[in-house]
Amino acid sequence: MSNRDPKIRIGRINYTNVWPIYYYFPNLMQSAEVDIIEQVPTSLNQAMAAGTIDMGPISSFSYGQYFEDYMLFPDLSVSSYGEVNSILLFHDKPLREIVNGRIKLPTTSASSVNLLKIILEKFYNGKPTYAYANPNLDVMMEDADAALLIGDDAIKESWRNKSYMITDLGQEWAKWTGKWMTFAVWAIRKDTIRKHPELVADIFEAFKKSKVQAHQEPQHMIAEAQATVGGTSEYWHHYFHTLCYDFGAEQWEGLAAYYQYCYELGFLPKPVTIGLWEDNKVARVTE
Ligand SMILES: C=C(O[C@@H]1C=C(C(=O)O)C=C[C@H]1O)C(=O)O
Repeated sequence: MSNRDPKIRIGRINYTNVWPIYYYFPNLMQSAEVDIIEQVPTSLNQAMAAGTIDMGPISSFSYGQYFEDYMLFPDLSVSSYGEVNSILLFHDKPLREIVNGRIKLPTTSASSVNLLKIILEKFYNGKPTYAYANPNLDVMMEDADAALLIGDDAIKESWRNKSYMITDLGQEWAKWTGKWMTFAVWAIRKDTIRKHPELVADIFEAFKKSKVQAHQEPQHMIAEAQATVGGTSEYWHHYFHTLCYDFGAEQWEGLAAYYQYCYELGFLPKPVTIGLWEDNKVARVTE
């Protein structure tokens, strides 16, 4: 999709994790009124905040920063209960021994970076030092005790890895809280909802249909993931089934707990109110 004068510019995370939501979307939404812009999560977060894209998946942390300007689509997210498989901390000593160590964070992430800080500082009472770096594990680990990777960078390193211990942050979060974790949410700028309410509703329907279809007919998507990223068909079946693309009461509760910790630890300046977009209730978007 590349339209020159779209009414709505939709973001897309350039990782495999969002494929189910987009895989059948172009067939379902053949419209010259939308365009898709593919970037790493932190670039999408910035573009949404600047208004150079109008909607799409962003880091759930970024929604916490700008929640007054956005609404969230219900039924769409990238979440997990326990293992997520693509948000991984690589370390050479057991986790308890590195909680005061030097941690490298990927420039691509916002949610997982703050999730890691909650885990190390709140749950393990650690006081690590952090530095941001490009997501390249060998370079990151040259002067660090642990390095975080997300998305396809994490997946590929988990296949290659022979030397590091790996901690899955979805598993750690569930272990300490017993809750779901939502890493990405589908946000829409409130001004876009006001300007194009029908188009927003059509896009929502197409995303939801793609999600259902990708769940029912995953084989093409999985073959494409194997061809472009690598891995086995079993790996991708497991990956897409372990991730959850819904945003219901359980995911909401987990995300609210995450925001509460972020606020308590000073990562977010104020408590977050999660606001859901509702079709035909455009009048409610008044602020
Ligand atoms: C499951 C993932 O969720 C993501 C993690 C994000 C973050 O840490 O900011 C943002 C969007 C998602 O891509 C992943 O990247 O593998």
